[in-house]
Amino acid sequence: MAQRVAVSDGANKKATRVRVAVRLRPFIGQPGEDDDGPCVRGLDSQNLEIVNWRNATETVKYHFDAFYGEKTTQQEVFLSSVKPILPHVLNGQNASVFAYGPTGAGKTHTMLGSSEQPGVIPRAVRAVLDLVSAKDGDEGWDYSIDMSYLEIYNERVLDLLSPNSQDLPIREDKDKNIFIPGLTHISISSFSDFDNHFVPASLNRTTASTKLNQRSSRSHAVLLIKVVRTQRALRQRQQTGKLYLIDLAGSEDNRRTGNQGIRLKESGAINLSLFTLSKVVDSLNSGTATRVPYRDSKLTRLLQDSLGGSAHSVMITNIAPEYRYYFDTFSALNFAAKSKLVVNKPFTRETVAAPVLPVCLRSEAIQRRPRGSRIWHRAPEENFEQLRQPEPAESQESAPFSLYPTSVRAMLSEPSVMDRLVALERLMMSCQDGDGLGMLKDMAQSRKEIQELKEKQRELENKAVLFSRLAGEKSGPKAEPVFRNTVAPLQRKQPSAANPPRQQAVVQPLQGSVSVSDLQPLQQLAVQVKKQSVCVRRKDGKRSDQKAETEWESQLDTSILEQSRDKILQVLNAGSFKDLKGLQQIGDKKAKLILGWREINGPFTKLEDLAKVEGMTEKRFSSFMKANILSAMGKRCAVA
Ligand SMILES: Nc1ncnc2c1ncn2[C@@H]1O[C@H](COP(=O)(O)OP(=O)(O)OP(=O)(O)O)[C@@H](O)[C@H]1O
Repeated sequence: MAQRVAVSDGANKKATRVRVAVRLRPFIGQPGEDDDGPCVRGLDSQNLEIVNWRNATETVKYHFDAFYGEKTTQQEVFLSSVKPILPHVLNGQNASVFAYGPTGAGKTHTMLGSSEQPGVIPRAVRAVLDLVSAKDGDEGWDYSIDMSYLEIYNERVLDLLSPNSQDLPIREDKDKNIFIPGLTHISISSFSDFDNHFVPASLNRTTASTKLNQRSSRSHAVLLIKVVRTQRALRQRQQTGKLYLIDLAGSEDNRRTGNQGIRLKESGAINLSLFTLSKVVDSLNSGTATRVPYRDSKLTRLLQDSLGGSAHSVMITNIAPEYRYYFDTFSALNFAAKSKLVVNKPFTRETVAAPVLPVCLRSEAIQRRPRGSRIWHRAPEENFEQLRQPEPAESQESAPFSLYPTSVRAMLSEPSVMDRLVALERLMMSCQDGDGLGMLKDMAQSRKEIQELKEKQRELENKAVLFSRLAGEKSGPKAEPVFRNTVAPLQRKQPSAANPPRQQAVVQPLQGSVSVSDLQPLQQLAVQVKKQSVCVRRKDGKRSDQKAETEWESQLDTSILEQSRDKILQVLNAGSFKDLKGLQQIGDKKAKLILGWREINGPFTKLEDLAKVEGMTEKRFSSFMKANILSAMGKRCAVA
């Protein structure tokens, strides 16, 4: 067989954006749970709003490519977000659809669905098969389709079509294609071919019951559908398009999931990979990063050619309406808003035959294969794209799945991320070469990031405690609901002369028929937050009752002062790591803490919010304000 070489495709390298859709699932009450109504709702087909936890009389609005409300059907989601990208796969381009969001928010429902309401995966596979059969005999190309199915569980890549497989490596070929040597590929030519393999393999996926979801996915599941088209007249011309359909595991707050033991370990790996995913998105967005940290987790390494790479990507962010999901929803929306900025450059992957020596293929035993289908295995050293070769027909019945139950796999020794790092470190200590040192550095960086992740988790847990404590306090005066299920505008504070009206969210009546009671928890939270805020001079000129205005500030022109404050706020909200470090008194650590705070809580509504960032005492905040206002005004020496 001739080796294939990639041909350049400069002409059709056209940048496309990652399409970001948000899907809100219907309200699902828990036994004994008070119905506090939704904390988030759609405004129209692209916009939604969520209550602002800092001030329950306000909302934060988001704009996405699509917003799907509680009543949106599986068919509608597929037709508007997924179907349009499928034809690209037949032209040798990559495409990916992935569902992101907190645990229990509807990712598996969206991707997999049920027999009554099939989700994106079955619909997309059927559509690809239909597209290919419509092409048959047309245009002089032959098409073949194959499927692979894997999960990333505790940072291990497991072949769901070969349940006894070991952790598989992820590699990149010289043309920057990501591939997995040794992964099973099954040729499919009809939907029943696909179903015969996919359904039993799905049962191999690691799931477990947590407090938040009875059947929670504990792994990231990736279905790969590969379409190869070969020109009939010139057999050496071949194009390969890959479609990734990915059901991510949910981000988790372990205080609420009640996770312990192995569930806690899984959760650590899930959160770590999702954290890395958000870092990848961050660095793609900044456009200045020299190293996008794809390699920091298996998930991001695998997504390398489907996110920020060369694929048409669709991210469906699933969110839940209940208040108990509030912080998860907020951070999922912020993550989704960031992803919208990622630009992909899809291009056709075409190879031509090159006159080289034939390559011997490793013959491998077929693990499991229903009648009539072909399975291709690759030796680890083989090039996935170049050395594809069907095994000769062979009949062998599948091994019984009961031999490999999920629970057994879950209980197999699962070293924690830290254990693995320690083991790796030991291994590296015995290595004297430069590569070893490089890996040690990477490891130190990973440890640091794990530490940061832990801190972030601690912070979230503290917030959850505060939130649930406040939710439990029902004795105080009842507050007005923010969302009503009648035609009701958002409740707002009455503006007064001394307190001019702030720009408020425009609110449409609620979609659907979710009933709303009181919003006590959020409103109390807002009051609490207010008490903590640092007092500064108010627009009406009155001084705070807690703290006297500083001398230096009173000597400045009010409008210039306001402009400087706005400028600083802008940097805090939109600035990159580098921009933040450009501020006075902000070093590496503070800049990171600010980015972290922003990611979890969204933009700072006012400068005083900065005092809520870890390590920012009132004194430091005042000193920060003084230094930066003076710096912004270019009057460093103007006042005492
Ligand atoms: N749009 C929807 N319509 C009806 N039911 C839904 C919808 N979305 C989710 N559900 C239901 O909500 C529950 C949780 O959904 P699902 O298991 O898909 O969440 P998940 O995000 O995949 O969770 P995890 O990350 O824990 O696996 C399921 O019972 C599911 O059927």
